Amino acid sequence: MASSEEDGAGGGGSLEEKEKGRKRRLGALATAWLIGYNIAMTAGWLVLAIAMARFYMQKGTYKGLYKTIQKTLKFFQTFAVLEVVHCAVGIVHTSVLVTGVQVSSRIFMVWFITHSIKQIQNEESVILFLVVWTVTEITRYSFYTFNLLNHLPYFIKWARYNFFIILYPAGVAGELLTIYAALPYVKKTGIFSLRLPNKYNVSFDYYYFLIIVMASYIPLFPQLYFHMLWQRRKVLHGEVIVEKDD
Ligand SMILES: CCCCCCCCCCCCC/C=C/C(=O)SCCNC(=O)CCNC(=O)[C@H](O)C(C)(C)COP(=O)(O)OP(=O)(O)OC[C@H]1O[C@@H](n2cnc3c(N)ncnc32)[C@H](O)[C@@H]1OP(=O)(O)O
Repeated sequence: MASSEEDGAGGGGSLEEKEKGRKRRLGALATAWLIGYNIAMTAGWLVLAIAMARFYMQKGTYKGLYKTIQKTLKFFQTFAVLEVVHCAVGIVHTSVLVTGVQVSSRIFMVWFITHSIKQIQNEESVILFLVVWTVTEITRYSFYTFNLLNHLPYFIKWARYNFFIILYPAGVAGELLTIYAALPYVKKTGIFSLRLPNKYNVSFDYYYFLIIVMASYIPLFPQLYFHMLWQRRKVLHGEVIVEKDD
């Protein structure tokens, strides 16, 4: 698309100059915000990593670990909602849908599974996804930070686009096993379920909803994984992927 700047056809340059200046300021502001955001997120997940390592070294067990770190986890994972906002307002050029699925599945795990169903907080699968998320996020946010500062060490770039090959399936396994472990408690307690008769005349069974969520990983996860494989090819091997129109 040719802009009027490129056309250079008169048009009283001052208006165009003002528009260019406004875009530059917005660009600088957005970059500054993203640098701050990514530094805060890297720091948050580092705090979480240190807290988990300290807990395990002091107690020699992972039992009780979730309870100790839950506040930090909830805060920083919930804060990641801003990533969807970043895409939606266009300061980050990536898919709102892909980011939305990723972020909502994490928030769902944190608030509607691990926070709400206390009996599963000491499951090994919880520790599995916690460790995997933590490694992923420290790598990912430090990658964005250094990239924005134009000083990206190659090993961070390499880690960002290689670790996920193992970590993504491992994280998904941790999440699915955790939801699976929650099912008996959900059935027993009827948590988040709405039974008939009630004044709204609506019924909702959280148990079956969780089964649907688990099943939805089958079509959704490969799409996220292939998205990352495409990103990897583009960034590490400089391949340009041309999308078909139809
Ligand atoms: C109601 C219930 C709903 C439940 C739904 C259930 C279904 C769920 C199914 C799937 C479940 C998945 C579960 C996930 C588990 C895990 O996370 S396990 C741990 C392993 N995880 C990973 O490795 C995560 C990998 N995923 C991601 O990194 C992201 O989530 C992503 C959205 C897939 C990343 O994609 P994208 O942003 O497109 O890739 P990048 O290459 O990183 O970035 C593209 C460009 O965007 C820029 N950018 C992005 N974010 C930022 C930022 N914060 N700051 C600055 N810049 C950013 C980036 O620099 C790139 O820009 P260019 O360089 O210009 O291309």
